[in-house]
Amino acid sequence: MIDKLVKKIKETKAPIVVGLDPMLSYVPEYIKKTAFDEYGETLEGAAEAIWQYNKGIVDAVHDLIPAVKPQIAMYEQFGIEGLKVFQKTVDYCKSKDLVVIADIKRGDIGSTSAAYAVGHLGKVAVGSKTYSVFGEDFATVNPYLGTDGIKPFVDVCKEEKKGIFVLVKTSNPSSGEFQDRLIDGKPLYELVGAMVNEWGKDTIGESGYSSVGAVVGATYPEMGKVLRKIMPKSFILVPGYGAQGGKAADLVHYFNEDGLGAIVNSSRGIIAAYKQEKYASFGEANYADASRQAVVDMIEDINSVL
Ligand SMILES: O=c1ccn([C@@H]2O[C@H](COP(=O)(O)O)[C@@H](O)[C@H]2O)c(=O)[nH]1
Repeated sequence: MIDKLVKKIKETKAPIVVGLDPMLSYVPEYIKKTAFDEYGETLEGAAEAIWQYNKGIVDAVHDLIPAVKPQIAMYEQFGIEGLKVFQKTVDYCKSKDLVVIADIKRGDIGSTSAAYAVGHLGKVAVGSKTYSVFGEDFATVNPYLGTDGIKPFVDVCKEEKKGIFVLVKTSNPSSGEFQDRLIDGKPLYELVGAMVNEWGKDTIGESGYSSVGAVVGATYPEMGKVLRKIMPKSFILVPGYGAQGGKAADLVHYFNEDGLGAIVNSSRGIIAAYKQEKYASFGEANYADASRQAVVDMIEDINSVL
């Protein structure tokens, strides 16, 4: 799957990923009204509203981008109805040939990680049959439990040609509380970065990149520069651009000299673009066109520094 991601980035000339993090407050009133008229102000109604909203955005941007990153929390908050929409969104994006990076941030003891890996990236066995369940292409993984928690994901990645992005240095303000702690003189994120390099070394694809990537926030560019060197074969998924303050100029060192090696995420900045002053003229009715323009602008912005 890493090779497909690289191929699609080259085809679209867009090292970006659109984060599908729908909140009801972003959904235009006319979409909510239709959904609530049919299902009432229920979890089902909310789920229908976010599905219609997502579909509008995916229809408007799919030809411009290589990948999407649905954030499972935004769906889980609506329970089973929300998870059904998560699944519908994954399936719809795949039908548009988009690479789907599921932001699920899982990781546990080995046996439990194996179940997460099977459910999201692999196939579950039921008697003599096997089923692909959520069927995403990549998943984000929390490394806090160590190799036991990561290895089942790597095994499934090898079997199914899927991929993971391991949290190395996250974009949030308090990420340093643990991640920057010095251990034998080195910050923890550097040690995790070295482990990412190790975990991925048997998974290098034809593109030269490994199936084990890393999450490094756009909000810590100096650390991104160091981590790029520690994990030369790992793709870096870069959240924090846009709504969290990360700027394109800060991201140049997240990329390798081949112009590849990183994919920059923006969620609110794209899906709720119509709420920003810059795109307000589109209006609520044309929210998806506003998202398309925000994608065009983001691609230009990121490419201007590469
Ligand atoms: O370090 C991290 C890891 C993950 N995220 C996720 O990315 C998006 C960012 O959304 P924006 O609206 O573009 O800020 C969201 O799903 C986070 O959970 C992150 O921000 N930082």
